[in-house]
Amino acid sequence: MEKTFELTRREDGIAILTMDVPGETMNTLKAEFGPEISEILSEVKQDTSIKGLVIISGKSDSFVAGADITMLDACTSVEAAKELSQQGHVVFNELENLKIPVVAAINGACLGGGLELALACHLRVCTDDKKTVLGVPEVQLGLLPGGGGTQRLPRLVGVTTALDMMLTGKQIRPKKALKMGLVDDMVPGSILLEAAIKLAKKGKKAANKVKPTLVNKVLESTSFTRDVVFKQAGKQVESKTHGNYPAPAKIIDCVRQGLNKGLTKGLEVEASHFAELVMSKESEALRSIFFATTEMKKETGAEGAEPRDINKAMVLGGGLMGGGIASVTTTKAKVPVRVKDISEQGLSNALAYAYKLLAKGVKRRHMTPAVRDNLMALMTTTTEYKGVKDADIVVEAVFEDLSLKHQMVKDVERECGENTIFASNTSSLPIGQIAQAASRPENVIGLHYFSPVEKMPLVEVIAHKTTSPETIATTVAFARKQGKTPIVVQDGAGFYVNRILALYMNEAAQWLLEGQRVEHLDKALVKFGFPVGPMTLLDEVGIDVGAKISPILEKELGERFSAPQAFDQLLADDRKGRKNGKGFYLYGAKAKKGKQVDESVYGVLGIQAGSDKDIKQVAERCVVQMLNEAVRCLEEKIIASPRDGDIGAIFGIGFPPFLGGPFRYIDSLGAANLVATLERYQSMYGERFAPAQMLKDMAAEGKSFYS
Ligand SMILES: C[C@@H](O)CC(=O)SCCNC(=O)CCNC(=O)[C@H](O)C(C)(C)COP(=O)(O)OP(=O)(O)OC[C@H]1O[C@@H](n2cnc3c(N)ncnc32)[C@H](O)[C@@H]1OP(=O)(O)O
Repeated sequence: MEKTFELTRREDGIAILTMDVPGETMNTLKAEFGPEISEILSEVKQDTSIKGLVIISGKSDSFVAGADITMLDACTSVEAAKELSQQGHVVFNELENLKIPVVAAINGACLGGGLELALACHLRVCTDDKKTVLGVPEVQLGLLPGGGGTQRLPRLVGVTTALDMMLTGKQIRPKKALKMGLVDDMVPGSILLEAAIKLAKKGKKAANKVKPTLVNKVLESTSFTRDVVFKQAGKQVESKTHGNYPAPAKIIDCVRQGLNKGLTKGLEVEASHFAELVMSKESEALRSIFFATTEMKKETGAEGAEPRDINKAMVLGGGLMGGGIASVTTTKAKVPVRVKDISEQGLSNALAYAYKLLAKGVKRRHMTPAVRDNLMALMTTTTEYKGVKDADIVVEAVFEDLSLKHQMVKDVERECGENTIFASNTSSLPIGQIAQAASRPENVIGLHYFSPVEKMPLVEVIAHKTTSPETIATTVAFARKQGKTPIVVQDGAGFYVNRILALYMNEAAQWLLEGQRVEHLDKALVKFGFPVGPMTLLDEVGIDVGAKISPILEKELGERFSAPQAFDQLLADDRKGRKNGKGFYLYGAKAKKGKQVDESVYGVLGIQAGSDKDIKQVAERCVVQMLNEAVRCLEEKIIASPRDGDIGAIFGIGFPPFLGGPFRYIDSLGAANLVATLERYQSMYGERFAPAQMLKDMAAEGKSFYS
């Protein structure tokens, strides 16, 4: 079998241990490495000519991406998972206890077990490359650092900083890593090995160890004061996770026990907690998201089609969406974009949107002002169709008016190239209807972003009947360059995400009209695992937007989409939500005590609010509507697979990731149980709860989506 590790000796006594997993783009830690690495460490111990050891990656742009998640996924018992962690502890302890200095030379991703490997070394040097990131993202997989990270990290950078890293999974950039003492030096990539060798020759102790701040020193010096930190961290975790994610509390416990009872006890607790998490349903769901998104990256979106290059883009409409689309095009895709709007105000909105985001990057020292200015220079504006002949893609982001979009299709075909893609950001109009105005309909596609564009990872790429495969593949590639996760969906009112969201929101509206309080509805769905509740979401998206989409969905998809008539009173009362400071909640000066329901909304709707039903029941009635419609979308081939449906719901509307998405959640409930629940609600509340045929068939056949 090809070796992963190679030990080379230098005349100056410094040995270089290169890790290069054969056939993999990234180094990951695998259990089978154990014997190989132990043999090498024994060799190093016995060879007195070796005065120092540098560990470096053989990959061009990554160090180690962590333990092999596939290996973790293959664990079938807590005992097996615990053994993996304990094996890591043995190797890393052996490394740490070497008498000679050991230096980790880091370039590129140094994550999870990769950082834990580096932490077991005596010193660390990293490059200043933008690909170099250090972190412990295990919590995002429902896990915890199981290779000694919960013990070594707090001892190196302090409890508060270590907890922040482990509870968020954030990636630390080189400069910050140096400043916080995570690394002992930062150098250009060209001299990484040289710098590591130099460091190894200096011995085990770092020359410029970062000293803890006085506050941290006081807070972290005794078990009593540390308990204050742990209690505070626990409260913050609970307020964010609502008890839906077990990993954070276990991370805190590992750190607490390790600091109070010593490293050995800490490692024991870490191995036990790690193993329980590996076998947890939450981690299984979160790992499935990693595998799904990694698999999707390899797909072009259209079998056999190769994407064309996008060297220039145009955005029509400088509003909130147009500004966001233009911004991610320049800052993420690094593609020049020309923004066209009918007014100078619209153009300045788009520029201001992009500049504000870049200014944040400068403030956070993620970029220099020069980089900001260079990226801003990629965005130009016009009120005419000038300088767009060479645009490879045009994204329209104007209001939902079919005739206007038809005019834009004609304009673009007249003013741009014959291969220019016309991508509509419409959230509801069928793409086929927009394409009716095109003489080259094969170039017309939907590219539906979610607001705020710079934050929401999902885009829906909507192909109509004659959209060409090249257009699909090119649009998918363009979205990926913008940092998006695209799912290709078929044409139909509301596409996928807005369609499943609409029924969920309508059910929340029904609850409201039955007397559930606004804040109770939101609390129920946040407790279930959504980032915000349905009433908050409606205020954010815009009550008027929801009112505009509902009739389109009802006309195309049927009566189950009809929104409660009483909601027309909200628009009659000029309640659009946050955008005009009047919705379900108070905004601006009226919101004296923070987030506060506008109680007058009950009068507008003609209801008496106050009966707080069981929050699980409140959530269930809304969620089963979303689940049922997701199955219908699969049945009608709006989405190509349960995988796309899960990713679309999680990345598009924040469906609880620890449930793995609608389809994984249905599998965990059991199709038969969901059918029974829907039929029970159908008998109580009517046909809108009628189970999808595919769901009934699966229930009858005892099938699941991911069997
Ligand atoms: C012992 C404990 O502490 C447990 C752990 O360490 S758990 C693992 C912790 N690490 C992570 O969560 C990192 C996961 N990986 C990533 O976030 C990204 O891959 C990256 C930021 C490292 C790189 O991103 P990108 O440049 O976009 O590359 P890809 O995501 O496409 O990945 C390239 C290929 O590498 C495979 N891969 C990456 N990390 C892992 C991993 N930890 N386990 C297994 N495989 C991994 C990925 O699947 C891609 O494989 P392909 O065959 O090339 O598609």
